[in-house]
Amino acid sequence: MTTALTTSAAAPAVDTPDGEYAVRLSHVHKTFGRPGTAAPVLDDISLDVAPGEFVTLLGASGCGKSTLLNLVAGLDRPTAGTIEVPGARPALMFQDHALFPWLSAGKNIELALRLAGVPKAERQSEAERLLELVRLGGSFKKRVHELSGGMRQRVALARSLAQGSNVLLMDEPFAALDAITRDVLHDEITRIWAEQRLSVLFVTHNVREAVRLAQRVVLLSSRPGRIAKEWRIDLPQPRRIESAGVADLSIEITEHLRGEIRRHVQQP
Ligand SMILES: Nc1ncnc2c1ncn2[C@@H]1O[C@H](COP(=O)(O)OP(=O)(O)OP(=O)(O)O)[C@@H](O)[C@H]1O
Repeated sequence: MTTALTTSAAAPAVDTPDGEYAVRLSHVHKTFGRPGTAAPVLDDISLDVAPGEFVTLLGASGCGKSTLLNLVAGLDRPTAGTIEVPGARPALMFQDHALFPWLSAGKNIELALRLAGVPKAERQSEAERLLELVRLGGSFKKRVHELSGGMRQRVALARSLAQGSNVLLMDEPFAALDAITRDVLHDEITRIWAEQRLSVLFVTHNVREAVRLAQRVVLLSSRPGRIAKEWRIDLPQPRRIESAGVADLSIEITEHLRGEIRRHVQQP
């Protein structure tokens, strides 16, 4: 049996006894273009990610998931509302690994370490440590084109971790990978999240992926993007994508996602 606790959008997101948060969005609105000339993409989003929490964000295509992530990353500013990230600027990881192809795996990571202010003398050993962490020890000198898709995403993850933040924003990072490679990387991100005490906000279209990874799944509605529903996922980790618990909860969440997509498509 699954244990899913549903909460309304207005309820406190998670138990944060000290009022602590790694990310806090308060009444965030986002409209592209001049105010009054376009419909808001995000409308009154309030969401906390607790320290060490793993939250996945689901929603119909175009509902504003990436927009929300970009706002938290500081790549864009909300039209109204506030976003607070008390620690270092969050690290962002995309589906497209965006590695520099002319650099080796290790040098890609060293570059991120340099931008994070890590002294030159420490960069190589730190890059090697991060490659070990993503199980690519010994691949320091490999060029990007010599790496498989899964290996590139491991390097991209190591590079994100090199930015020195314990808040990791992930925008469909495994969407381009085959199912088996994705499954292996699910295990890896779960392990690294727990070991490094990361706070993760992870965007995906894949409901099973969302349930397999997260402590909490947040479903966004579209036009405008609002928090439609949340599920607290209490299934023990590590989880398997094919397990009954993940499957049952995925069916329930998919039904709600379908409803949102239908509503989105029927709107003029
Ligand atoms: N820079 C921009 N200028 C104008 N409109 C934008 C901009 N960025 C996003 N949008 C619009 O905002 C809406 C939400 O886009 P966003 O990429 O955040 O959705 P999404 O939920 O991540 O979609 P998908 O799941 O397909 O990746 C879309 O209608 C998109 O066209």
